[in-house]
Amino acid sequence: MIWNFVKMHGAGNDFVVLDGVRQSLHVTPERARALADRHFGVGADQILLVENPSHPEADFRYRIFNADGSEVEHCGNGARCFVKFVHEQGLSHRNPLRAEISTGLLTLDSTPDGNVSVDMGPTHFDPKDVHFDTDGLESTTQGTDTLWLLPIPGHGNIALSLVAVSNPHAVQIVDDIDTAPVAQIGPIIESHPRFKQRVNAGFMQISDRHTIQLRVFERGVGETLACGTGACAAAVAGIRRGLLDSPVLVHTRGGPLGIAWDGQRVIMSGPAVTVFAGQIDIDALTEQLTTKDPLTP
Ligand SMILES: N[C@H](CCC[C@H](N)C(=O)O)C(=O)O
Repeated sequence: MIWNFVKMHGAGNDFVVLDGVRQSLHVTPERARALADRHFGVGADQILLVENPSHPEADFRYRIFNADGSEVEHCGNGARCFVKFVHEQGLSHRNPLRAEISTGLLTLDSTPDGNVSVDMGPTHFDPKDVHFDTDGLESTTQGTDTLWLLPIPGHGNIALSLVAVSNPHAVQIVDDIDTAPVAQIGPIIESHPRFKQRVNAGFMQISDRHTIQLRVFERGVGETLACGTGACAAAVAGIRRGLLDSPVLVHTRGGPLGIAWDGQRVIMSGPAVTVFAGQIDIDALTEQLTTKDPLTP
């Protein structure tokens, strides 16, 4: 079966975007992994599937699959690419658009400068909102935030802010973003048994009260050049810790994102870029990746 797709990115967080409105597509974990594969497939951090909505107030529904095939709640950078895709593909010219995701409705507003402003929805801070087991764990407070002290062998107790922006995030402050142990402890936190649905691990360096630098080891992907929900989570965590004031400029390795938080909902603004369009035989691709490695006896 031939699938049409568009390759896009938001601040370097890259996506394969699929039109499930005019094509009949069934995205399975295997197919998502195959499309995301950077050697045998198209290559992407996430796969975005645009569909007709089930919510009466939504223009479209969009679903998100990580590179490991897991379907997840939200994708901030993807939301900006979604609205550019819908407009460029002529699926709708409405602006702002209302997008239905698994946790509710988003409002997406394409601005004349080519950026997109996204109402990312509500923020939550209870450990249960990020499916975190606090049993027997020490915590402390900073400002209005609760920091959970997670022991990581060789790295002591890591003070984590827990923030749900639909997706689960665990944010820590580091002194130097360039030497932060993202590769060493990102995977440990991402798959730590206390996070029952895994977690996105954010590493934030504070530059001033309105500026941070951020790296995120994303759940189901690894370190990405940018993470939209991660930028929201880090900015909100810094504000709650009393270290930042809204709005916050978040410098990621893929470019800057603007975050504003009113204490309830978080608004993110940033770029969305179309790289190329293509077609792929999804069955041949998935078959290639699920057959045995020819080098293995
Ligand atoms: N890896 C995330 C999903 C993608 C989020 C990120 N790409 C964004 O822009 O928000 C998770 O499993 O929760």
